[in-house]
Amino acid sequence: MKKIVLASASPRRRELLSQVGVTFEVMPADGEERITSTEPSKVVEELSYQKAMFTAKALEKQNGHVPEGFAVIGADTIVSYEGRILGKPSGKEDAVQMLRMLQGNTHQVYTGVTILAEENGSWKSLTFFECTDVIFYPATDEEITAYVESGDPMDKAGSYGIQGAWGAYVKGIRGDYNNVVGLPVARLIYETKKNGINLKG
Ligand SMILES: Cc1cn([C@H]2C[C@H](O)[C@@H](COP(=O)(O)OP(=O)(O)OP(=O)(O)O)O2)c(=O)[nH]c1=O
Repeated sequence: MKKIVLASASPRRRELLSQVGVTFEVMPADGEERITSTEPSKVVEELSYQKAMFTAKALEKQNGHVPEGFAVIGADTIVSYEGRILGKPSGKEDAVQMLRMLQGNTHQVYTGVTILAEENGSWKSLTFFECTDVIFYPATDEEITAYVESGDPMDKAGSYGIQGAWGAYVKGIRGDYNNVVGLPVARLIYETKKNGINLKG
């Protein structure tokens, strides 16, 4: 593809995409997201599609048509625990409650990814999700409060960042680590290659 556009304001997603050698521009999605499902895999797929589409439509508007050789990438990450979907916390109290629930237990992190690639003047879409199990050691209320006070949970699904101080409580994972941080880059490269979309040139 001629130009790759990442429809995300997340610094982690930028880092991960750069890490695998993709050159891209950032144009965060701007629009209201709507969920029609309660199934975690469907929720992240839907939201990733909506994010990619918001940015794709903005590019279309800028150019007057679907720009040739462009591909747009959107992603969404949520935590799922015993049938409950956890997004970003609404405040400190919410963050404490989420971490109290997750400590000492195993939960799932779902990331949905959508790639919209220009083909014959329209957007061809490719969507998938990746799921990783994350196992936490127990944490005390004091430990949880101290972590929440640091502010680190506030912009993260499930109220923690595996890549930060909360790493002290991560016993293990099953699956892709990068998926937990917000973008399953190996799967992204694999799926795009399989579908004839070249993100690297
Ligand atoms: C579970 C977990 C989530 N996260 C982050 C990844 C996502 O950025 C965030 C979930 O929010 P998202 O709504 O998926 O993404 P975002 O608002 O940060 O960015 P954008 O919509 O513009 O792409 O939580 C971590 O950084 N570490 C973790 O361990």
